[in-house]
Amino acid sequence: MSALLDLQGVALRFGPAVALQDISLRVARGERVALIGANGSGKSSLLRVMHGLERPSEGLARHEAGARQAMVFQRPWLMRGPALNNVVLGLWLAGQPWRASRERAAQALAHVGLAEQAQRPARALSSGQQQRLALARAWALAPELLFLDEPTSNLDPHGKRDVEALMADFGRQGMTLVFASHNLGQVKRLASRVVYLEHGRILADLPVHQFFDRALLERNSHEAALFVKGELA
Ligand SMILES: Nc1ncnc2c1ncn2[C@@H]1O[C@H](COP(=O)(O)OP(=O)(O)OP(=O)(O)O)[C@@H](O)[C@H]1O
Repeated sequence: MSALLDLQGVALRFGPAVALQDISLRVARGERVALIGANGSGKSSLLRVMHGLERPSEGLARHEAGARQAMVFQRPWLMRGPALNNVVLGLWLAGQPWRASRERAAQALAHVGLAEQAQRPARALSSGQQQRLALARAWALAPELLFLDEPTSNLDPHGKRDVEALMADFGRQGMTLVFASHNLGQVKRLASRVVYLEHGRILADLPVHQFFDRALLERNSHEAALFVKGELA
């Protein structure tokens, strides 16, 4: 299968600080990749390199030509004004004409269950609704590849459930997802593949069922097995 994204020997440094080292990773169409690891292990840095927000200090990050991608952050950046305008602006910044953007934005809000909030100020929405708005803004662009950086860690259980349901829905539609998470339950529910990071390196990269098979994980990566055990304890 052709890779949507191919990283080879990537390192990312900030002065003396090493955020990523020796990262080689291919993401194929239709995968749902979870990035896990302790605080500071490099999950956000890896997502930022993948989305092109950071340029690797070493190595190569190649994208399939013409593939559209979008990114959703832990706390969405929203401008003042109605929810709808936030989606329209995203489309307009991506080069779509204003009139077509309004229709597409309304469709996107309906898709995430926010049709009735379209004219409410974005910043007055609950955290869960704001994150769904961010997902609508991404969905409107019809990305082949969507990056999400701990998209539910700021949300209450209802918000989490809604955002997870949308991520699952996007995945079923064929969107390729790469997301960072601290929630192993969520990883089990959503991922097809798990990448475990420690100190900026990949120490395990396995299909989800193998990752959560204790004996197999222990054999593949002692470090990842210890991490999972600690997180589940
Ligand atoms: N702009 C920066 N300047 C200096 N160091 C940075 C910068 N961005 C990241 N780092 C360092 O790179 C390492 C990886 O950070 P990163 O935020 O990618 O980890 P993370 O796994 O996403 O952590 P968290 O779970 O806390 O979000 C950390 O040691 C961090 O301090």
